[in-house]
Amino acid sequence: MRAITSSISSQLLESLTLGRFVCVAFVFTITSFIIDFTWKPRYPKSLPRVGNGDGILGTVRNWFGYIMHFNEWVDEGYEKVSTLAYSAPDTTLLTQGTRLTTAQYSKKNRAFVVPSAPSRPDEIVVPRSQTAWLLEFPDRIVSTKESHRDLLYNDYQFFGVDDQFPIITMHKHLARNLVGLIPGVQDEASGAIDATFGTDTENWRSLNLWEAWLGIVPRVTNRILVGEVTCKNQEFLKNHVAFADDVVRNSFILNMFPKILQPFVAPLIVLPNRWHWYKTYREVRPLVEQRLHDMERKLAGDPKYDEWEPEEDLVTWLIRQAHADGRVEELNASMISKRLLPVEFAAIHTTVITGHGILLDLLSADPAKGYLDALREETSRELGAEGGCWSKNALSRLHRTDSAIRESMRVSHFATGLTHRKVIAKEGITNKVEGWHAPRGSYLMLDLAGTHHDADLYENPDVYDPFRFSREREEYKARPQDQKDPAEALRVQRLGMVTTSDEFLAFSHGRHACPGRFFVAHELKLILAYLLENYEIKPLAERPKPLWIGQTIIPPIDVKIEIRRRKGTV
Ligand code: HEM
Repeated sequence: MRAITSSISSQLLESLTLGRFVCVAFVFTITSFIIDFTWKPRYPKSLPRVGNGDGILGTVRNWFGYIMHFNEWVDEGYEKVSTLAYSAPDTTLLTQGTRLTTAQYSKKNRAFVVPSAPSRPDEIVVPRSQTAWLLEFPDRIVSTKESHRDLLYNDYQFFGVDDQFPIITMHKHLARNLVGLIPGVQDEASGAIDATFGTDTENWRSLNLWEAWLGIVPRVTNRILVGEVTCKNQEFLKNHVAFADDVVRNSFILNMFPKILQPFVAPLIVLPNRWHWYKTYREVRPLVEQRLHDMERKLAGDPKYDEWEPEEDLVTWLIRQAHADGRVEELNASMISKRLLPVEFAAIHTTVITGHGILLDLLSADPAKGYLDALREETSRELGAEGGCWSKNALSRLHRTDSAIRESMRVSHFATGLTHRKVIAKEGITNKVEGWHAPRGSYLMLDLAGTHHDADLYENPDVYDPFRFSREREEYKARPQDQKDPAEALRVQRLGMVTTSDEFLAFSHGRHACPGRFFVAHELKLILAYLLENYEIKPLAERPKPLWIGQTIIPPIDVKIEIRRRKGTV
């Protein structure tokens, strides 16, 4: 028997030429994609499509086209479909299932379908006028969590640990602790900037701007996640950054693999995630174990802890929330270190890309306009009025700085869309305005890029105009008291960077809008204020351009800046 088996095996091996191997791999991959195709939701024919159509050939062309053309497709759809916002859609045409011509649907405020990466279903891009319709569905019908889970392959990349507990904890605890966190964040920002940009007042230094932001943001952000000591631990920070890189890279790779192969491929691809998580765990474990012990003693009424209060950071909030909910399984260092992962991921790269974009926009603006000096005048004035220590009120008076950040997030967006939702209700959802039905498993998104560059919403939409949102706020502030009224005050206040709307989607919108944005506003203002106060930076000749792969931005990470410490500031 053994002889027969070994003879069959050797015959098989002999017949396995390279050509045959490539053929088998090709047929296997195509079959996997065909099986994938049958799992994907079917969208009504009445929905206009961009890209190369939905036939077999068109679908294959879309898979390749996705890498280079996704943004163009969405742009094209926005122009064709949404330019005439709020015009009444012609639902008779839709219910008859008639395919509209370009000329017809360009005049309608219509949803359209954009092709996606091979393993993902195509997405329905919902027009701006229907933002509220999309975002007001309960989570059990249209889910944010499930769309993030699929987009980032959470089950593999975050080891199947559900991300809702830390997200709910952030929603509950961050805002109420924000004011008390400001002095620590200010401290961390100045320490991190000094360490990154140096204190030499004589010589100009050439520095890679991306690396510089990576030297600042992880430390400053971690002040509110793991506290004063661990936020300076370079090994901990380095491995969280590496973990976030793993997630972005692996999501892209897995998007290109057929779904039925993912259970075999993903566990291998995410090995670096495991390694980088383990290294963060090793560093944070002593802190978490001590905190768990101290908070337990305090709760038990140990008199030694009467005067003791835990540091306010995410580790404390997770422990507090777990005690409040009676979730004992949360109360160990390994689990808490895994709970940190989704928040670190949501917080670090988003802020680094945003900070990087702000400086690129400011430094490449015409120096004759004096934007940097105008910002510095504002931050010096407000900091001086507070005696050198930032407060919530002083930060909220930085209208120009706020506007320069918001404007950069508008014009230099880092994703085509940041609001993705998945239909999870068995019966799907129906859009009554346009008359289409999206079955279970459909993906819907809002078009951030198109909205932020819409000339009907923003004058000169492609120009970086840092004080676009502050001019009105400053003008209102300067008015005599008798010309001010509460409604106008609210309107101008809503020009601030933390206000989300269907016109400004950088933090998304609705009840899942980024809970970290109030912190980010403080963090970025503190960083910019310290930087401008203490350093001179040479302008850039032009705005370096990013690259795009599908929906993923590759920022211009090799840009260098010339920087020197101002005299008399050390
Ligand atoms: C400039 C920096 C940031 C940007 C542009 C940003 C943007 C976003 C966006 C677009 C979402 C998705 C919301 C949705 O799906 O509708 C989000 C979610 C989230 N962000 Fe941020 N974020 C930033 C920084 C932060 C920071 C610093 C933290 C934490 C300290 C944070 C914590 C979160 C969390 C926990 C969620 C999940 C919210 C949920 O699903 O309910 N973010 N963020």
